[in-house]
Amino acid sequence: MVKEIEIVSEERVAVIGSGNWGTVVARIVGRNVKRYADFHPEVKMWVFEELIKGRKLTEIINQQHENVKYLPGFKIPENVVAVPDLLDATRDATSLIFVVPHQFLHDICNQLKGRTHPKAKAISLVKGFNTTDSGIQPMSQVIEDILQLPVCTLSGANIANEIAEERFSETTIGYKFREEGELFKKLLETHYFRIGIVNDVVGVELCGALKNVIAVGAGIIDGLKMGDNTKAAIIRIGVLEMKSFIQRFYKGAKDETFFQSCGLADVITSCYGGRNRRIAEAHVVTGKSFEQLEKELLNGQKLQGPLTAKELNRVLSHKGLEDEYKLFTAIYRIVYEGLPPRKIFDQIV
Ligand SMILES: NC(=O)C1=CN([C@@H]2O[C@H](COP(=O)(O)OP(=O)(O)OC[C@H]3O[C@@H](n4cnc5c(N)ncnc54)[C@H](O)[C@@H]3O)[C@@H](O)[C@H]2O)C=CC1
Ligand SMILES: O=C(CO)COP(=O)(O)O
Repeated sequence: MVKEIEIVSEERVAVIGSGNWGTVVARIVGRNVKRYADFHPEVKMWVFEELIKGRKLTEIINQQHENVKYLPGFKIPENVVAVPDLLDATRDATSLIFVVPHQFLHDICNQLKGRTHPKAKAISLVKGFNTTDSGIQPMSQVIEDILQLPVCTLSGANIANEIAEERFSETTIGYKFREEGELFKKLLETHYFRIGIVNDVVGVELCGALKNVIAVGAGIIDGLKMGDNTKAAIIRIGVLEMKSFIQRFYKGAKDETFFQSCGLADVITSCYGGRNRRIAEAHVVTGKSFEQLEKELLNGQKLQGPLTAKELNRVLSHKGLEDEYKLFTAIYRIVYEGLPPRKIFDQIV
């Protein structure tokens, strides 16, 4: 039984993750905690430690106030402290913000098991999910199951660098307890980053996970130089498969969620501006694997689309549903089974 949400008079915040999006979020939160008396003015940011030209990334961040690897060119407020030890970063925190690539979340939660603050609550900004043969395991569920915390989700049309540049964007928080949704909205909203909240924790995050697979499809079309009509067709088919999959495997998903920033808007931005789109295009043009291109072109940043396509296919194939999700299946085959990209059209008609 997950404990009730309890908001304390001075919430202490930890950001778990410091990649491209994680660092943008830490900058926002670092500024917001100074605006409101109900947050402690220091934010701890857990950093997966690595050496940059012989110097520790945490030391660079704490001295230069810049994440030179994952968000170069943007200052981080001085009240955001980079911490290499996960338990040190989170021990006192009552508000935990999870923003790591989804493949690392399970391990991180296991390290935190039984060691979080008794009044801790969490929000997951992670886009991805795990699967078993029988179904899906959303990331919010992983956090809730292992840490026994109430968990919100945040997902939206949010290319990190554009938000770092303070260009107007929207996002969506999914909540179970409205009070918790409102708390995280206060902590994360700015005049250029507007937050809508919906009572649908899992629907919000599953849109964020599945749009990454559609973005791989859009990148394949870009690589084939098929033009905008074809790309629009792939987006349309992708949105239908996304909605059908979510409503099949998660009965609580609300129709309105698909029209929030986490739904259609994120599909659009990711199919035009995201990393998954870019690497898929490069795959078609160069013939190199996604894994190799991720290493060559992303400087440590991680793709979520190919792994999610694999997780997805595990469920679809196990349940005999590949024919109902032809686009998702074609994308999986291109990424993992060497299907020539041009064959995508034979697969989806
Ligand atoms: N970058 C973006 O524009 C957006 C990303 N997201 C989502 O946010 C989540 C985090 O992505 P980003 O912050 O962009 O990260 P990123 O992809 O930029 O960076 C990868 C991060 O993983 C860390 N890492 C590497 N190996 C690790 C390990 N073994 N254990 C733990 N951490 C390790 C790296 O230190 C780095 O912080 C993902 O689910 C992504 O889909 C959501 C919205 C926008
Ligand atoms: O989630 C994102 C935009 O909302 C970022 O997508 P990519 O990981 O494809 O860059």
